[in-house]
Amino acid sequence: MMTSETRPKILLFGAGSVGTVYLWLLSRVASTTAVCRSNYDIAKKNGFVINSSIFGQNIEFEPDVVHDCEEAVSKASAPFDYIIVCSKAIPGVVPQLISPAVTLGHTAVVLVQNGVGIEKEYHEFFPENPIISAVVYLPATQRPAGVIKHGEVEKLQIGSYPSFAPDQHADAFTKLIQSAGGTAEFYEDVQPKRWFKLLVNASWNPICALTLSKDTEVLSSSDEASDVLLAVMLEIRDIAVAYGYNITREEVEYQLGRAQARIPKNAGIEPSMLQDVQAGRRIEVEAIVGNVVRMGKEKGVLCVRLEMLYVLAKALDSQIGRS
Ligand SMILES: NC(=O)C1=CN([C@@H]2O[C@H](COP(=O)(O)OP(=O)(O)OC[C@H]3O[C@@H](n4cnc5c(N)ncnc54)[C@H](OP(=O)(O)O)[C@@H]3O)[C@@H](O)[C@H]2O)C=CC1
Ligand SMILES: CC(C)(CO)C(=O)C(=O)O
Repeated sequence: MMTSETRPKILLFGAGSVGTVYLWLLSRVASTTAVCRSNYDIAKKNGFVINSSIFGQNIEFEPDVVHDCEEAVSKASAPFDYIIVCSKAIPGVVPQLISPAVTLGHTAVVLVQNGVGIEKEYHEFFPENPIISAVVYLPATQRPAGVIKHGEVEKLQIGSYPSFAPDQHADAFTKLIQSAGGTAEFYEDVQPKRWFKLLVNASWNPICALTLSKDTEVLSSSDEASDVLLAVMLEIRDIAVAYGYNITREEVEYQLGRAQARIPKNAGIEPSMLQDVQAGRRIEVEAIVGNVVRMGKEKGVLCVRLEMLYVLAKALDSQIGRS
């Protein structure tokens, strides 16, 4: 049996909708601390409430709550084994912010975020620490602060970064999630899984964010919409293929078909980038669109639709930053 001394110590950076669900799951097998920002007061006073289609309604969760990583370290009796980064993937500042809680050569940095090319800055900042990359399927929202609503899917696809780095930490984290009752799959190279998910994120996220529409609303709004969505997804596919990640046209059509099938049920999805725009938050434009366009250009792949989405979403993000 695991005692409080033998349970892994986990720090969550980014106690939003996705991170809080995973921290709750992990609290069954690990000691858990959450770095909170806008939801600090409510989380400190009342904890979180999770309403999940999979795990149940009205789940009350009270992790240790701190303002920042310095405070987390000052209250910890031992180094953190894992720091889970589940803030939005906006490059530039997070490695520095988490560094007080990353013990050299010990703490594994786990990125549970959308996008591609997100790991490099962590690997460069923490060259002696394991970097674990996790693709996440978990539709969730936090409204109001402290109250998480989670839909009907929960899955992590996990691997080491870079993929040739030793596997043991990513494998151990996969097993930890499984032992907590979550769904986790280990991959020797998780990057193809990132690209497969990107088919949906690099297309739907900016399009829904720019149009303030759910995916089904975009599809129903014009006869041209389905073909344009397919063309955008095929550009993403072409870039993935140029990097050796094989995605077939059938897989692209399947991804588009999932949204088309939800039209009669009026069951549209609001991607996280749309939720961010609605809440006036900066968007993950570089991780989800900009990096893809740059990688496409490096290989000479034509991606004019995606580039247009990047320019528009980048301007929207800059405008949010000014307001
Ligand atoms: N939500 C979803 O349905 C899905 C999301 N994803 C991906 O998962 C990742 C997390 O998304 P999600 O949970 O929706 O994100 P949220 O926006 O819900 O949560 C992010 C959290 O990080 C916090 N944060 C950001 N910067 C800091 C900081 N400097 N110090 C402390 N806290 C900080 C935010 O605090 P504050 O409130 O103060 O801004 C917020 O609580 C993203 O990469 C997203 O694309 C993937 C699949 C589905
Ligand atoms: C797949 C999807 C759309 C699930 O909500 C997502 O990853 C996101 O919202 O960013």
